Amino acid sequence: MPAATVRTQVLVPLRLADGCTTTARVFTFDGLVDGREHLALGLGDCAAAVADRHDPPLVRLHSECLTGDVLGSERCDCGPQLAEAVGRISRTGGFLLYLRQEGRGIGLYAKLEAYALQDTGLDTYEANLALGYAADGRDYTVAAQMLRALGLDRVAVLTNNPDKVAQLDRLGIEIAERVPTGLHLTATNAPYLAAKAARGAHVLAMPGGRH
Ligand SMILES: Nc1nc2c(ncn2[C@@H]2O[C@H](COP(=O)(O)OP(=O)(O)OP(=O)(O)O)[C@@H](O)[C@H]2O)c(=O)[nH]1
Ligand SMILES: [Zn+2]
Repeated sequence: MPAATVRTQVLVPLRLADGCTTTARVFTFDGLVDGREHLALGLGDCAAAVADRHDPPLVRLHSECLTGDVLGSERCDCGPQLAEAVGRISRTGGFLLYLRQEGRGIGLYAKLEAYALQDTGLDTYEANLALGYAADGRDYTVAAQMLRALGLDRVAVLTNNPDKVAQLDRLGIEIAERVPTGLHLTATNAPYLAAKAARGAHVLAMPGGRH
């Protein structure tokens, strides 16, 4: 895996949903293997008891979702997951990697085409396959490069997706712990979450389910 380096670090003040104010250290990088503009946010100065500090640092690999993250779409759980991650990491200390992997890596237009297919009855993975894409083709090499550039080779990962943990481990990042994200279930996103649990091997405590 080629090394990446930190290109810029800039401070961005944030006001969280609960009113806590914090300052994110936003990092850009040179040398990321896919040439995309991925970001890392260093978080952790919201008032927190020393006991809340996570060691090793808590890290979230968040895949871009314009519809969920920006528009607040309820087709998925990305928006609440992003808010949860920023809030938790601001208290425990750690990093949020904002990965430009819109639509599980297939891009925004293709994701919207996949949504149109889902509206005819396919689930989220079947729709990707019907369009000629992998069900989930995300590669987390850039995330490992970013963590190394930040000096992090041992982390706790905030995710319900075992593939993120497995890939980082294969890429030489030591995973001390997988920390589950919350279950942000609504009537609207229930089919999406059910498919992630049943077909995507995500560890989700779906009501009445096996996971
Ligand atoms: N192709 C496709 N991508 C989707 C769909 N719904 C959400 N996404 C994308 O899926 C990505 C988020 O992946 P998820 O499977 O929800 O969750 P995850 O990141 O793998 O797992 P967690 O770490 O537990 O959140 C984002 O890039 C979204 O844009 C969909 O129906 N089709
Ligand atoms: Zn989403």
